[in-house]
Amino acid sequence: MKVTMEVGNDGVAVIKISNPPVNALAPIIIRGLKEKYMEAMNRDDVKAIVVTGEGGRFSGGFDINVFGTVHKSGDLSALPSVSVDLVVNTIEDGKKPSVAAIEGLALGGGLELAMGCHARISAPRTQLGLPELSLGIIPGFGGTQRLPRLVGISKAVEMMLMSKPIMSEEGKKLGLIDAVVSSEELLKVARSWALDIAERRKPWISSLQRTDKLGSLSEAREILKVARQQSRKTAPNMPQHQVCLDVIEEGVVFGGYSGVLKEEKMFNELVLSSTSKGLVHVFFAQRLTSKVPNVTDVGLKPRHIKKVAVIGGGLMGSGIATALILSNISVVLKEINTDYLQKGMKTIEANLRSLVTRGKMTEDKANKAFSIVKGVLDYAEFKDVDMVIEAVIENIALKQSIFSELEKVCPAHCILATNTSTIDLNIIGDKTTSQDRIIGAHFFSPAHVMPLLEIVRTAKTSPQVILDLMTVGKAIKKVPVVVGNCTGFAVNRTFFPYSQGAQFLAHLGVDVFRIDRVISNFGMPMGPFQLQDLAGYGVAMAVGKEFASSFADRTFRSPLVELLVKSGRNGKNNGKGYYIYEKGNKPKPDPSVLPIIEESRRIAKLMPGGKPVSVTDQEILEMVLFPVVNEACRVMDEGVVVRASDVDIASVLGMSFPNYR
Ligand SMILES: C[C@H](O)CC(=O)SCCNC(=O)CCNC(=O)[C@H](O)C(C)(C)COP(=O)(O)OP(=O)(O)OC[C@H]1O[C@@H](n2cnc3c(N)ncnc32)[C@H](O)[C@@H]1OP(=O)(O)O
Repeated sequence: MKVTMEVGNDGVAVIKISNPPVNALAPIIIRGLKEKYMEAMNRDDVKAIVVTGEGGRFSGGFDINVFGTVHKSGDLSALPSVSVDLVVNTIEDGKKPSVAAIEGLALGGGLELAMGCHARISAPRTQLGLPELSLGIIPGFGGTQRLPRLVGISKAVEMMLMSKPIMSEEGKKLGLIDAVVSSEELLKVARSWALDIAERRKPWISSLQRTDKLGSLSEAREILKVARQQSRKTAPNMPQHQVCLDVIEEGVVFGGYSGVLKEEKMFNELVLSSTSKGLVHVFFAQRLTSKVPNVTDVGLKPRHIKKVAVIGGGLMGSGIATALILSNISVVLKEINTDYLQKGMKTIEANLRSLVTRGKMTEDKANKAFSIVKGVLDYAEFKDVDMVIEAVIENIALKQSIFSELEKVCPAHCILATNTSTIDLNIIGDKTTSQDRIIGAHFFSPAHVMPLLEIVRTAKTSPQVILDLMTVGKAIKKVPVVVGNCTGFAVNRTFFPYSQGAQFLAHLGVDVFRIDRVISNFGMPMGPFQLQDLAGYGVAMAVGKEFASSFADRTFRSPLVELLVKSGRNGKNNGKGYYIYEKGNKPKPDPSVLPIIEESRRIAKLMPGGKPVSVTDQEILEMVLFPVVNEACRVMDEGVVVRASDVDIASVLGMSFPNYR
């Protein structure tokens, strides 16, 4: 971790940040920048300054570890003073001009440092962005002020609120970047640009002083008003969005410097918020999932997986096949008859089409992807596959016979994975002698969209096989979390009590729609009853049975789902559940479900004295989520996960548990 400075014969000092892998601006780097800048300003042989990053990356921003330290101690003094002291006073208002030579990425504090310079030269395809809101904070080195001044308020708001980076080519069009040049020429162009500014052949521009892109006050206020309304809907529990807009407005109304001061004040408040604690935790926790003791730290190298067979072309199988071909892994999709096979292939095609329609992929790429999946009805193609993922219905005998067949038809190195969500892997592999190659690849529906891949290992699964599946998972842009073999594995097991708690409350007399409202206001994408509608009651009953037999001591056998099925309801599938589903409309609570719930309450006899209990919203939340926390503790206690934070990531990515909580 260091900052170096070299002064050339041309009179340009090149200050270089070196803190691999992303040149994060750790406090020691910030001190180094200040020292080198002071030296450059004081040396007579320096006319201009270029600031850059070592190793092809400008900077990934302020060192996020420092937020972790502040969260633990509650003490803000660990945050260095950068915004005014370094960026405004030393760089932007310095007596010598600075040019940022940017390559790879300039994110957060990295881009803010570059915006404090008097020009920015970038290599092609460089990521530029201010993703601070995704960490529960706002930009804190003046980004809320300089970005709107360089690209206009509308674009700046979009980039900050969505934490979405742009590429340097777009940055050039917007005015964030002054020139895009090849990596080889980057330093040369930046040096001469800096000299041109020093010698007044190019303008000496302080971003903070600019107003030309801000538009009129009324225009600015209108953009901010619309953004506030949208954020209230899209990010209702996240204070940083409204704060960011307020801080931008401060600068528009009272000038950039006032904006910088307000930004600093609000930044310090947000750093201590529970939102920031949650989001920073998730940032590191997600990266930790790729470190699995005795798997990733024992010198193993992942083997190359070129061809994968997927057995079963249903919803899961076709989704898994889609995810694989999208990342250029050839797939053989096996079904038992032509009808099912055609259906599976059509689903894959439809998955790809929908990505094209939504502008997420080009037609050409979709066609290419579809060309590397082959539908088959027998095992002939299995002779050279590197991995099989079985995704047939949850039937033990069927899975057992498939796995003993696979052992015969696949090569000896082939990984034998199952997408089961409930069945014990030891039972599935019972009729084989390949237990070391058997592993769970538990995808979440829709498999080509949901980001989590729960990798289930048994005591016998070999570390090499685990590593290979983790590598495939990453290649297909999933976050693999390695878990142990138990009923429901980590996610379904932890969240089983979620619907249980909700059912229990409903039978104590609490309105199901109120329960759903409380839970979705907390931040889950929907409440437990709407989720049950979405999954279908067949799933609820099957899973319920499985858990009841494994965890009889903590299962509430609710009569409700059976009563619903008897009355002809099957949730979203047939448009009738707790809610009414009509095309194009949001689900509406169905009052005609209430008598069925009443009947269920009469059967369960849980209400004290036959009267509904009275509970607060907070109590509803705790009744539904505390049992989930308890189950997570059991999951940890039994060693199902490597570390507590793996359950957090699995919950966030598999259940869409709000990451800021
Ligand atoms: C005051 C300022 O306004 C506040 C800020 O600047 S807050 C920081 C804003 N910056 C960000 O949010 C960027 C965060 N980083 C990222 O999005 C991604 O890491 C990246 C796009 C830079 C690189 O992605 P990728 O190449 O996939 O590598 P990734 O695995 O994520 O990161 C590599 C390592 O760098 C670390 N890292 C990345 N950015 C970091 C940062 N800003 N601070 C500290 N560590 C960081 C990661 O934790 C990881 O460490 P590990 O190897 O020990 O797990």
